[in-house]
Formats: sequence, structure tokens, C-alpha cells
Amino acid sequence: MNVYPFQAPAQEQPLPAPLLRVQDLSIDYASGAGIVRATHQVSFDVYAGDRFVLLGPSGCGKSTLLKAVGGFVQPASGGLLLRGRRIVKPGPDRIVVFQEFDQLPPWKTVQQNVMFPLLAGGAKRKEAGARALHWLDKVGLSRFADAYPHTLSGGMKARVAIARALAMQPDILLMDEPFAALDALTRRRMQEELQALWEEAGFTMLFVTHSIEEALVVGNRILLLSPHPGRVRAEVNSHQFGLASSGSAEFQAAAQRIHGLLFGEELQRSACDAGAGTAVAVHS
Ligand SMILES: Nc1ncnc2c1ncn2[C@@H]1O[C@H](COP(=O)(O)OP(=O)(O)OP(=O)(O)O)[C@@H](O)[C@H]1O
Repeated sequence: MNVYPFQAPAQEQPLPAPLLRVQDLSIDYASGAGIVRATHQVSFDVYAGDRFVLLGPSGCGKSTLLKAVGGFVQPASGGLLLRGRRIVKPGPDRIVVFQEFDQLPPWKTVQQNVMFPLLAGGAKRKEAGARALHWLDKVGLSRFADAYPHTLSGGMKARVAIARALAMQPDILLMDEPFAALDALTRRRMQEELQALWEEAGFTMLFVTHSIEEALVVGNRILLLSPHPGRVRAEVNSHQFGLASSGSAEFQAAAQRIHGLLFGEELQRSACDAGAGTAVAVHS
């Protein structure tokens, strides 16, 4: 792998051990037409507190990678380590938030929805209730604790799903295009709220999207994947961007560079043009 720093390197600090290590991960599906390779030898490390984004075109294996981290899909080769332990099955240390918020059981109130996995994990009812209210407050929904999901807007359902996931206090929050089904304004607001929540609660997340803008706003590091089967194209450091900078020339330039890296412009040239402090590692 070649690394292209675009600023004078800061004083070298030894990196801490990664929270999540994905190593040479290849995943196959058996289909009617034979074996489909979804991802090919993908490697990346996620550190505690990262907002790590998997970005790539439809079908490049983003959801498959997330499912593998969740323990729902087994690798054909390579491996995944969480806190140094091999991931072999789902566990409460990795909670997934999907875009289909109708996953919230409609017969349970908002609070009961958040309590449900806590109770299933062995928490006492009183403690689960208090924890649910705490996280509903964090996402601005304490007034809706007794409401039923069908009475909520899409954005509110997204917030319940996030509260439910964070109440479990997972090591890593796995988010699979969680805002993709929302209208543009609500999606933007949810990105903002997620950012504020992250600043307050300091969790680690792995976030899947095919939107370059969303990746730049939500992530501090972005892994770019090639079209099917997904291979690592590059890793981009995007900590300097947020919603406040989304209209800026620097943001637009970064989005353009990422577009070039994703959709096949010559990698070396794009990387060397990156500039503006965005460090780009190009994988060869
Ligand atoms: N259960 C499955 N059985 C067979 N093939 C599958 C299965 N799930 C995914 N695939 C294939 O694996 C590849 C990667 O799919 P995946 O859903 O992970 O991609 P993605 O990048 O998340 O796409 P999108 O952005 O459209 O959701 C695709 O070619 C897809 O058709």
C-alpha cells in the first residue's frame, strides 16, 4: 500500500490497538448461478471513537462487510477481530441499525421497544426502563416514550432505533444506510443529530453509505470500495468535514476527489491531486 500524506507529517505517535481489525476478508454467497464473491481481500482497522465509513457503489459488498462484523455472515477467507477476539457469531457488543425502521415491533411503545433487547440481555425491568428513558432523552424523544411506532415520523423512528442500539452500550454501532429512506431535510437533520450524539456519548461506529456527501459529513475515516466484488481502493481521512463545511469549496473538492477514486480515474493522479490536508492512502 502506498501512502500519500498531503501535509507535513505530525510527530509520529504509536497507534493504539484497533478495536476492530478486518483482515484480508473475502466473502462468498452461494446462488443459483454458482458462487458470488461479494468482497475480495478487504482489510481495515477501526479504532475506539472512530466514525468509520464504508463507501462504494451499489453491490460492492458494503452491507455484506457490515453483516460479517455483526457475525451474521461467515468469511470464505480472512478474519475479523473485535478487541483481539475472533468474531464468529452475533453478540450484544455489536448492534446494527438498519434503514427499515419498521423493524420496531408496532405493538410495543417507544420505551418498550428500547427496553426489549435490554430485558432479553438479562437486565432488570426497572434498570431497563431507566436506561431506555435515558437514551430516549438523548435523542430528544422522552415525550414520546408511551407512543406507538406507527404514530412517529421516519426521523423519529430512526432516533428510536439509534436509542435502542446505544442503550445496549455496544463496543461498536453498525449502521447500514440508516437514513437512506428519509427525505433530504430529515436526512440532513439526522446526520447533524448523530454527530451531536457522537460528541456527547463518544461511541464507535461503522457506517455504510453510497453517498459521498454523507460519508464526508458523518465519517472521520472513509474506506472506498471498488465495484463488485468489493476491494479496497483507498482510505480517506475526513475528520475535518461536517455539515457546517458541506457547502465549502474544500468539501466540494474532497467530494470530487473521492468520486474520481471510486469511479476509476487513474488512482495515482487523483491521490496526488488531493491536497487540502486530506490524507489519502491508495491501496495497490
Ligand atoms: N444473500 C445473498 N445471496 C447471494 N448473493 C448475495 C446475497 N447478499 C448479497 N449478495 C450479492 O453480494 C454482492 C454484495 O451485496 P451487498 O448487499 O453487500 O452490496 P452493497 O454494497 O451493500 O449494495 P447496496 O448499496 O445496493 O445495498 C452483490 O453482488 C449481491 O448481489
